[in-house]
Amino acid sequence: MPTVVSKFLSKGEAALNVNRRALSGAVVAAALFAYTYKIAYPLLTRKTDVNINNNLVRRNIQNGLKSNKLPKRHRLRNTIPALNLQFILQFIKLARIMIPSVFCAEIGLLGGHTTFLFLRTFLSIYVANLEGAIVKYIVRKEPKNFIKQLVKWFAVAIPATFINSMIKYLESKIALSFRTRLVEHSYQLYFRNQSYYRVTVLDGRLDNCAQRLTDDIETVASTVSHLYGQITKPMFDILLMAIALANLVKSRNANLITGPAIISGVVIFSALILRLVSPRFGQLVAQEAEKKGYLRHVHSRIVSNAEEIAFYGGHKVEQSQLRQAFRILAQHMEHMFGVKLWFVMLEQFLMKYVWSGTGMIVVSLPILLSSGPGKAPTEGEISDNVAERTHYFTTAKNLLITGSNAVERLMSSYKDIVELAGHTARVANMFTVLEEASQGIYHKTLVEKKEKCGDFEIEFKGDQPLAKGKLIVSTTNEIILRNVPIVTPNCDVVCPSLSLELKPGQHLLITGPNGCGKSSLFRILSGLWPIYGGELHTPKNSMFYIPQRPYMVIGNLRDQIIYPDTATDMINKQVSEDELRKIMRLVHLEHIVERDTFHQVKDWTDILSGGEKQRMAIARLFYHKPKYALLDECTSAVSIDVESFIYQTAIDMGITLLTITHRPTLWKFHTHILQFDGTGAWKFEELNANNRLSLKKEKEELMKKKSTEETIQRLNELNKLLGEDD
Ligand SMILES: Nc1ncnc2c1ncn2[C@@H]1O[C@H](COP(=O)(O)OP(=O)(O)OP(=O)(O)O)[C@@H](O)[C@H]1O
Repeated sequence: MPTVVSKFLSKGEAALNVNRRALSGAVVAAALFAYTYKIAYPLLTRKTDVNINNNLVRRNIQNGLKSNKLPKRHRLRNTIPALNLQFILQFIKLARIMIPSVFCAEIGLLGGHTTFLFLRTFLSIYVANLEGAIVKYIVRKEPKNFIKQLVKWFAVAIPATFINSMIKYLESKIALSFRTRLVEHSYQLYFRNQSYYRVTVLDGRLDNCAQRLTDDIETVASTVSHLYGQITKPMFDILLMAIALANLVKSRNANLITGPAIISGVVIFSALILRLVSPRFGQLVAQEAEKKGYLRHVHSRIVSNAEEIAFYGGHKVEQSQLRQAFRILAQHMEHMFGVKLWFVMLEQFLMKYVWSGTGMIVVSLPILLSSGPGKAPTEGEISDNVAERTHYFTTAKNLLITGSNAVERLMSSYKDIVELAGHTARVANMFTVLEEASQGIYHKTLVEKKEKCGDFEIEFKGDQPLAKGKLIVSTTNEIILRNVPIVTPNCDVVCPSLSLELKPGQHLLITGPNGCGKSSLFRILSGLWPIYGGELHTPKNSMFYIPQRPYMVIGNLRDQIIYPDTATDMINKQVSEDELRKIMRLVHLEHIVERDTFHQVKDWTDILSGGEKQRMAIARLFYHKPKYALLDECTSAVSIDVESFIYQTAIDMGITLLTITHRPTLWKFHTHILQFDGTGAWKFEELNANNRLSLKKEKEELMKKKSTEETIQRLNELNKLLGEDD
């Protein structure tokens, strides 16, 4: 390769006079200039670490604040995304996911991309020389040679366009490949141990996971792929140019000290200026992504609650919230554009004008300072010398342009790298939080640390509560709670200690005022919330939860019934469509099968009525036939006769019921009752005629007492349980 490069340059070398020294000096200076930039600029423009905290930024967004000033506690933990050690570590973490091994497809793609980048650099040098030759033959007025060179020029255009297109194609392929790896990895983490739930409810570090899972991952993948070419190509340019120049200079006595010294001085000086004024691009893009995420979140809330908003006529409020979120994003972007504008202006001024001006001075100095030739040349010599000098000058000028373009590209790569740091930090942090959440490690900023409630005391490590309770798999299919507290994710203790034992076939009715912890008990039984004390024994994979507003999945009618099973699971379980039809008959939904068939894909959330959705959820229960059903007011919209039939059918199927309900008509389907009083106290007992008698007695006693808020609440509760009027 060095010989080929030097061949192009040595062509014009023979006829050159004193100007060669000037040109050689200038081109060597350009190479050194590029080198100095590469080493000096990143070092000089390095920023000190300051901090950012996503939650605070989000809070600021929500409060409509512009300032992102953070308290000291957060400053110690987090740093502004920048080209620093933290970014390198985070990037290595992502790189390991994007390129998992030496023998993966991505290495092949990168190898191909590198080859094409190298070929393009090579072609640039060839074209530089070709242009020099074309100009030379024009000056010499040699049409034959001129046409010959022109044919070569067009011939080169074919591989050149192929190479250029391949570079673009491979860059996109690599970006998609990286993205696929990152997405696969993130989905794995997101769905491991219900992390998607944990990071939103139990952990406060990730605000808008969706934004990170989609936009941030996409940006990281495409920027990395783009930067690879953006950095590799200029490196090749500088390397090949240096080889060419070394060959050129070897035979000449060019001044290699003054020119490079002047240029290096200018580069270092301008890099110092840029360092002083450089905005924190990493932080700016991270904040932009944060604000974009919030806007997206507000949009998706409107989509998922469209009907409620429409009924309330709440469009004014929603519109103003959307506008507010967008205004904050727009303001931030405007600020970014402003900051970028003057920085880019300064950058362009230094790179395009100061540096080129310096190059011109360095080129001109040897010519201006040199003495003229000893004896006057003949006319033929003058013409030959002019043509050869033109050839050489054009070649060298093209190389110089390639070199300075390379420097410029490296310069803008630095900015891209700092911006990449912002997105890398968001994606890498997301992976860390998802990994920790799946292991039960959470971090949430608690408004107030409540360490004690009743007899129960939450233990804290630092400012995070310790989940010290034991979760044991029950081998006897029983549900046993021993001194288990009900603690919300905000560390509010709603019940300090709950103990009960439930065998299969013992159906439990759970009652109590609003907010007393009924649904929270289900969250604990299902393993969604951590246990902060005591012992919980539950059989494995035997709980099936049905909420008041059941979730409808994307898919056809069959998918709604068998969720969370897939069609393959259904086939493996040997359940036929006829059986599904029977189930639909049991919940009085056979008309929907007749209307829509099992295979029609529809938006079931909108199509089905509230009661139909609840019955669909019961159909799901009948399909899965779990050991225990956790029913959270799941038949509140179903007519009483159908509801009674459904409960009886569930019992006949051998499903043990744990029911939260305010409907007294369901009393008869249960054998036990758990009553919360709303202050953390509770009563667990068998439910029978005696029981009913004791409730009646309690009511009579209460009615004799002076009516207070508490007695009225309890009376209402008893009336509901006994199915009596106020
Ligand atoms: N994700 C959460 N984060 C923080 N606190 C929560 C969360 N979910 C529920 N809580 C709180 O826990 C307490 C108990 O809530 P829970 O949903 O168990 O009430 P409930 O007894 O089912 O009430 P209702 O009859 O109204 O459904 C409430 O004070 C509620 O505000």
